[in-house]
Amino acid sequence: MKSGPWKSAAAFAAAFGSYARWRVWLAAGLVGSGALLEGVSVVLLIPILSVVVSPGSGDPWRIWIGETLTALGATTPVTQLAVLLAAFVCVALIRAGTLYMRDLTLGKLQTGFVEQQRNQVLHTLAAAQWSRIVTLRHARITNLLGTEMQRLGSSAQFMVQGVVAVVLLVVQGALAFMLAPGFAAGAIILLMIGGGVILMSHGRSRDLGSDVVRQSQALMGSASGFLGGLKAAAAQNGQGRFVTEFETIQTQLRQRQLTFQQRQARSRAGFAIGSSLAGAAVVLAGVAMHIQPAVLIALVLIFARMSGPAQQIQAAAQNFFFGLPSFEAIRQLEVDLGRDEATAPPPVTPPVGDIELRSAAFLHPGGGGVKEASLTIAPGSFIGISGPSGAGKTTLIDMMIGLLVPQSGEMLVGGEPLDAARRAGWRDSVAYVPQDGFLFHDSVRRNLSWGDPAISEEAMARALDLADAQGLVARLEQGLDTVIGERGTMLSGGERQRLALARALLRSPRLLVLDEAANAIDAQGEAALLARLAALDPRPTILMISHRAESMALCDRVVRVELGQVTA
Ligand SMILES: Nc1ncnc2c1ncn2[C@@H]1O[C@H](COP(=O)(O)OP(=O)(O)OP(=O)(O)O)[C@@H](O)[C@H]1O
Repeated sequence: MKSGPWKSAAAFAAAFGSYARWRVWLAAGLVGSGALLEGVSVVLLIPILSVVVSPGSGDPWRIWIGETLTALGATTPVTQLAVLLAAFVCVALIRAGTLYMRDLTLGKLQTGFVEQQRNQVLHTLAAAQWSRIVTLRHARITNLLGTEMQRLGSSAQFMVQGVVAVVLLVVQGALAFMLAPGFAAGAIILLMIGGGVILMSHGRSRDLGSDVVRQSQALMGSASGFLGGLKAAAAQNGQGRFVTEFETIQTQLRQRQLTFQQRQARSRAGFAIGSSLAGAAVVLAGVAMHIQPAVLIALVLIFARMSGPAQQIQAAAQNFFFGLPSFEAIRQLEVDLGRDEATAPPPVTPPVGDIELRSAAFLHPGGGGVKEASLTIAPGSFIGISGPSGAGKTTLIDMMIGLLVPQSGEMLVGGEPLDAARRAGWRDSVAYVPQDGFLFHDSVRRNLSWGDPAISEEAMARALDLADAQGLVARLEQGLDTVIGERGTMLSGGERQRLALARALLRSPRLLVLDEAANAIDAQGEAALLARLAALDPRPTILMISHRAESMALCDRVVRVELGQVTA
C-alpha cells in the first residue's frame, strides 16, 4: 500500500541521515555559518551606508559606531569608511571559504548517498532468494538502478537545497526582525501563506512523479524486449511493433514531464508577481514610517535577498516531491526482494558425502514444479535427468543446487541438512551450465575467469581442452582476448556452450550441472565431450538434463521426472 507523502519524505530524510550520520552536523554547521556570515555582511552595510549617506547624523548607534572607530584610530570619515570596508571584505572572504566547504560537503553527501543506495539494492538483489528474483521484471531493476537512482540523487539535492534555503531565510528573517520588527512580522505572514500553497500542491507533484516512474519502467521494458528479441523481430520485420510501443510510452512520459514543468513555471510566475508586490509594499511602508535611509536600504536588501531562498524552498519542495516516488520504488523493490531475509549468514561448506533429497517438494505459484522427490546421489556419480517439457526437471535441479528451498521435506549434503549458511556454502561448490551459455560482452579470457585473477592461463587451456574449445579460441583473431559480443553473439550456439562448459570446469566444482548444456553441439561432438567428463579423475558429481537418448546412455543412472513426480 502507498504511504502518505509526508511519511515517505520522513523515510527519505531518515535514510539520508543514517547514511550521512555525523556529517549531517558538519553540513548543518557549514550551512548555518554561511547564512550567518551572509547576514553579517548585509548588516555591515548599515554603518557603511550611514558613513556615506549621513556622516553627521546624531543617532545614538551612529555616535556609538563613530566612538568605536575613533577608539580604533579611525578619526576621519574616509579612514572610518576604509576600516568598515576592510571588515566587509574580510567577512566576504570568510563567507566565500565557508560556502566552498559547504557546497563540497553537500555534494559529497549527495553522490555518496546515491552510491550507497545503489550498492544496497545490488547487495539485496545478490542475497535474495531465487524464488523472489525470478518473479521480478528485469526492466524494473535496470530502470531503478539507472534512471530512478539519478532521480533519487536529485531529490537528495533538492532536500538539501531546501534546508539550506530555510536556514538562510530564518537567519535573514531574524536580522530583519532586529532592524524593524513590524516589517519582519509582515514578511513572515507572507511567507507562511506561500508555505501553505506549497503544502497544498505536493500531493499532485508526487502523483506526477509516480506516473513518471511507471512510464520510465515501461520504456525500459519495451527497449529490453526489443533488444532481447532483436533477431526474431528483424527476421520477420517485426521492429515496427516495438517502435510504435516505444513511441507511445515516450509520448505519455513526455506529457507527464511537461505537466510538471507547467506547474513549476506557474509557481515561478506567481512567486515573481507576489515578491515584487511585497517589495513595493516594504519600500512604501518604510518611507511612510520615516525609517532611517540607511536602515531602509539594508531592509530592502535583506528582503530582496530573502526572495531568493524563498523561491528556492518552493522549487526544491516541488522537485523533491516529484522525485520522491523514485525512492519509494527503490524501497518497494527491496521489500519485494525480501530485504530482511537477505541478510545471509556467512557461508559454511557442507561436508563431503551424498546429496540427498527426502520427500522434498517445491511448487511454483501456478502449481507446476516438483511434488515429491526422494533421491540419494553418491559423490562422483554421473546422473541423467529425463522427462517431458514442463515436468519439473529444472525445479528439481534448482533445489539440488540450493537456489530453491524445499517447501516441504528436506535436502542434505554429507548427512547435514542445508540451512541458509550451508546452502550459501554449497553454492560455492556448484557449477551450473544453462542451455544459453550465459556469456558477457567481454573477452574470452574474462568470460572464462569470471573476474577471478587467480585463474592461470594453463588452467584455462586445460578447461578449453576438456570442452574441445582450444581450436575455436585459436581461430579467433585475438585468441583469448577476443571480445565475443553481447551474450556471445559472435559465436555459434555450440561454441558458446563449449566456452560456458570450460568456465564451469575452471571452478573445480563438487557438483557440475548441465541443463541441456550441450544440445547445440552435434551428437558425435556431445558424446565425445561427455566421455571426457565421465573420465575425469577425480570426477565431480554430474547432473545432466538432456532430451537425447544417446547422451543418457553414458550416465551411471537416469532419474525420470514426470508431472512433478521423481522416480530414480
Ligand atoms: N517461476 C515460475 N513461476 C510459475 N511457474 C513456474 C515457474 N517456473 C516453472 N514453472 C512451472 O513449473 C513447471 C515445471 O517447470 P520446470 O522448468 O521445472 O520444467 P522442466 O521439466 O525443466 O521443463 P523444460 O524441459 O521445458 O525446461 C512448469 O509447468 C512451469 O510452467
